Amino acid sequence: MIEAKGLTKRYGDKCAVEDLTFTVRPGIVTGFLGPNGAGKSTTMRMILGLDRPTRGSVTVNGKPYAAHRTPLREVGALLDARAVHPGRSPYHHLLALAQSNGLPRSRVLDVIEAVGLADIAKRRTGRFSLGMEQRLGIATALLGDPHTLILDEPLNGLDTEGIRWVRALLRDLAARGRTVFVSSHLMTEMALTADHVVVIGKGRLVADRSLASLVADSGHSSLEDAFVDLTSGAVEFPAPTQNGSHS
Ligand SMILES: Nc1ncnc2c1ncn2[C@@H]1O[C@H](COP(=O)(O)OP(=O)(O)OP(=O)(O)O)[C@@H](O)[C@H]1O
Repeated sequence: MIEAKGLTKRYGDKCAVEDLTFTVRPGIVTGFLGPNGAGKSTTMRMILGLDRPTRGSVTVNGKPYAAHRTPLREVGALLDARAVHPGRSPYHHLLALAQSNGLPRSRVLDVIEAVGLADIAKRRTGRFSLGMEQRLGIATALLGDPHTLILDEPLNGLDTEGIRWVRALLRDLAARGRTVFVSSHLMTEMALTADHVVVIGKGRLVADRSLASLVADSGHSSLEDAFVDLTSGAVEFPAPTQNGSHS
């Protein structure tokens, strides 16, 4: 479970995330949607304690991320698939993480197998394609068999088979009671994968509801059309007028 309350992040004059309150529940896949620059990555970084909120708070499974004694068992995250040392192999990257987090070596072999990297497990990642890096990023997120998964654009660079595999993986994790929070720009894929959506535009909450009800009430037949409609009106932080109201 992820609970954000009044979550706000300013970078100087720029308000990247404004007063976001939402809950991501276990047992379903929750899509995190928004146009470019809407604040999705900033929100995910705050959930993971990598950015400090200017205001508000966010907890994962009841505590701030940093307060968990064994965070990899609580939360698995994929933020940037390229953030692996190019001289390291998947096996050694995962082994180092497992050892520093008190996880058994058997988990390393399990997740390598699960993401289909067994044949290249000992090859340096420097020449990996983006799709192979994404698979390694997903393996890293799964390493601690965590209750909660936070994945930022996990489909980037994946081929059709890879996309179908991620869809099945996320649905299976949710069916096993995990909390799955996943951002993507691929609306067709999200429509097939997510049960619930949190939509933001220009840093603000636009929708937090079941995907089926969002599409049904939009008057459109696809998530993509409903999404474009919903977010087209997201005005970027209207400047207050002299009397304090928004123009
Ligand atoms: N470190 C930073 N310093 C200043 N501005 C930032 C910083 N990080 C993000 N921003 C700004 O905050 C806003 C939200 O960015 P963010 O990367 O969270 O959006 P996003 O929804 O993940 O976008 P995309 O879909 O394009 O990846 C953007 O306007 C971005 O330029």
